[in-house]
Amino acid sequence: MTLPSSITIRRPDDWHVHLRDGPMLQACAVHTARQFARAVIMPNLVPPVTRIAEASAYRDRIRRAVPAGLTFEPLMTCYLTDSADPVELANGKQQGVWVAAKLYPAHATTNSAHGVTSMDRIAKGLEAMEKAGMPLLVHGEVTDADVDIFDREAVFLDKVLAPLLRRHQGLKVVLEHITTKEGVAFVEANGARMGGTITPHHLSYNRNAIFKGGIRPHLYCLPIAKSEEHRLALRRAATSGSAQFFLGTDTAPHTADTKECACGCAGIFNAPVAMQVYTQVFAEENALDHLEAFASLNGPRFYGLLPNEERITLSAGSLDVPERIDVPGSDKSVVVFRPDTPINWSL
Ligand SMILES: NC(=O)N[C@@H](CC(=O)O)C(=O)O
Ligand SMILES: [Zn+2]
Ligand SMILES: [Zn+2]
Repeated sequence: MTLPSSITIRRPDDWHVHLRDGPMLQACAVHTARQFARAVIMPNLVPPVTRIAEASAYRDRIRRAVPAGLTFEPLMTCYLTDSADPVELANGKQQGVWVAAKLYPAHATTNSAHGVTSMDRIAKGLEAMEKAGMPLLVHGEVTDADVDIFDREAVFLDKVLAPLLRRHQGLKVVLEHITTKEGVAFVEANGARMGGTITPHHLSYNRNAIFKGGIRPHLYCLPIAKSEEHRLALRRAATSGSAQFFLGTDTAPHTADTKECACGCAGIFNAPVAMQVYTQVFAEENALDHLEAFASLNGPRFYGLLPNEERITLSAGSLDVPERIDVPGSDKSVVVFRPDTPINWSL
C-alpha cells in the first residue's frame, strides 16, 4: 500500500497528561496545547489535587501557562485517597470542575504516596461517582513487592479491578496506559462501560530497548514496557478501530538530572512528538484510516463530550523537534522521547 503524503483529522485530545506545576508547567504546557485541543490533567502533584478549589486554581494556572493564540481546555481530575469525600466528588462533577477521578494504588508510581490502600475505603466515593456518571481512571498495577514487576498489571486486573467492576456495576472505568495483552483483553471483555488508553512509547518499543547498549533511563516509565508480544497486542488494539481504545500519552516530564541518576524517576516526556509517533505507528500498521477514531473520536464519546471541530494535518517528512526543552529559571532540562526507529511525520 502506498502511503499518503499527508493526513488531516479532527483535532485530537489527550486523555492522560502530567503537566506538573510551577516552572515545569511553564515549560511543558505549550507542547501539549500545540498537539491537543483538550487534555485530562493528572492530579499527582505534591500535595495531590483532592479538593474542587485546588483543581479550579490549578486549572487557572494551566490556562495561564498556555501561550495566547492556542486554544486548549484542561479537564481536571480528583486524586482519590483513603479519605475520598463522596460529596466533594459529586459536587465537583456537577460544577464542571472534575471530569473524572484517579485511582493510584498507594506507592504504585510517581507521587502516589497518598494513594488508596484498599478499595473498601473508597467504596462510598465510587458509589457517588457511579451516580454522577463520573469515570474512574486507574493506574492498574498491584504494589505487592512479591509480584514481579512485569506481572503487576495482569495481577491487578484479576485481584483488584475485576472485583471492583462487579461491585460497582454502573461505574465507567478507564484502564490507563495499558501495557499488556491481558490489559487489552480485559478492556474488551468489559464492553462499553470500559475504555483503555495507550501511550506512544508503549506502542514504539519493548522492554529490550530499556537495556540496549546500557541502561537507558529515558525509556523508563511505569507501568514498565513489556515483551514484544504485548507491544504487538497494544498495536492491534490501538489501530483496530474499536471505540474502547483511545489516545493517552502519559507525558510525564522529569528533569534529566532526576532520571540520569542512581534511582531515576519513572516517566517519559513525549508531548512534543506524540501525534507524530502515533501517526507513524498507524502508518506502519496500514491503519491510517483508524487514526482519527483513536485520537479524536473515541475519547470524547467515552466521556460524553463532542469531538473537536478544528482539523490538524500531519505531513510525511522528518521529525523536527528539539532533543530537550529547558525549564525556565534553572539550568535544568527535560529530554524529549524519541523512538529508536525513524518517525517520518511532522505536525
Ligand atoms: N508513568 C510514569 O512513569 N510516571 C507518571 C505517573 C504515572 O502515570 O504512573 C509520573 O507522574 O511521572
Ligand atoms: Zn500511571
Ligand atoms: Zn500518568
